[in-house]
Amino acid sequence: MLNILIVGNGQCGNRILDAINREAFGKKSRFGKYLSQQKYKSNVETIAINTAVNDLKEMKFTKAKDRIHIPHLHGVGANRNVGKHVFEDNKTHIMRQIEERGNFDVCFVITSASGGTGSSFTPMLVKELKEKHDFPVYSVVVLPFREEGTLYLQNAAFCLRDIRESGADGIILADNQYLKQMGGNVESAYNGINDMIAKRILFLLDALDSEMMMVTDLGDFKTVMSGGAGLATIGFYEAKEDMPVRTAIQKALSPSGLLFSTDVYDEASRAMVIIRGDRERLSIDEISTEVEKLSSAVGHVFKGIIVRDGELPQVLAVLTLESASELENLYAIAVDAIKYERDKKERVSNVKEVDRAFSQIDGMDPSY
Ligand SMILES: Nc1nc2c(ncn2[C@@H]2O[C@H](COP(=O)(O)OP(=O)(O)OP(=O)(O)O)[C@@H](O)[C@H]2O)c(=O)[nH]1
Repeated sequence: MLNILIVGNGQCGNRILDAINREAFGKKSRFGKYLSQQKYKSNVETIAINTAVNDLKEMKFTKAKDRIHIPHLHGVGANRNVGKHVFEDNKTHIMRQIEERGNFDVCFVITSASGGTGSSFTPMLVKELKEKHDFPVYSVVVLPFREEGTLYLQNAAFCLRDIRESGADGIILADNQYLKQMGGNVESAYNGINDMIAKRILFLLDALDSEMMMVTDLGDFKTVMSGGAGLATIGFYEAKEDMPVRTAIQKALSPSGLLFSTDVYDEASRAMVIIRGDRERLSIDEISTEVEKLSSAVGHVFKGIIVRDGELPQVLAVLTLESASELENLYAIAVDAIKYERDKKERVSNVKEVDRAFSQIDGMDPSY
């Protein structure tokens, strides 16, 4: 049995963690968290960290003892420099909370790249974990909607670079912009995206700790994640009633199944494909044909099959990327955002017009 740690940092990280716990405890019961009947096979510890107490209070499926408040106003207001100071000041406390939970085989740290708290805490936390422990640490990073503004864009660019330099064993990308086809208002889009991410992570945990017909394990996952440019994404699809398993595999690898915009046949570097479902529905020929198609494009593909009586086929694909053109696009607009903010700061510090306006009433008093 694997010991797994999942940390959710900042509002986005907290919410995705809560979605994971909701799935794990069973959607129906708000009180599942008190009953400790997780669906996990592994020993999973979840920890939510935030500077904003309201974000932590919003969590419905994560135990109170697993929500760590680091007091700093109501968040760090998208300022990563402030966030870094707050983490440094509270590092001992945060690390103690994690260490009290024992040792782990693998850790996932979930965050948005663009806010203040999660995006600054995550690289520093990963660095601390990597310095003190030898288990792999993967970061699940949510990229912003591109229209959210210059501060979020510049944060995303610096955060991703910081996570790569932190010693993380891999970054799994999910992109709000790409996933916004979930539609609806922002809140329902967030919930939809969070559920997609939660479902994929839970499937992955299940697969890493399963008795499979064909085995993939944590070692294979590590090998996949160490391929490519340190970036990865996840695809998933659940077959409809009569859908053949080959179509489910194709859909998991297609744009509608992925968390990040990429052509897997062009940009992927290594892959792990796990298929779960009723034995009758898992045609080995179809699975082999699809996996061979992928491996002829990307090189190595690990294949896992989990037999579950009565279940429709579900397919999870973890793909590391050797290039990511969408990320290059994001950095191109982030560079503009960084320049825009820098120029504005210079303008504000040069221009004394507002001071000049105030100086007109120097030495005067109001008369009534
Ligand atoms: N997918 C998804 N994205 C979210 C969610 N909440 C916020 N975001 C995105 O996260 C980014 C903002 O980061 P947050 O996580 O809210 O910020 P934070 O880490 O709490 O930092 P501060 O609020 O600045 O202290 C934006 O790009 C949002 O679109 C969510 O529930 N789901």
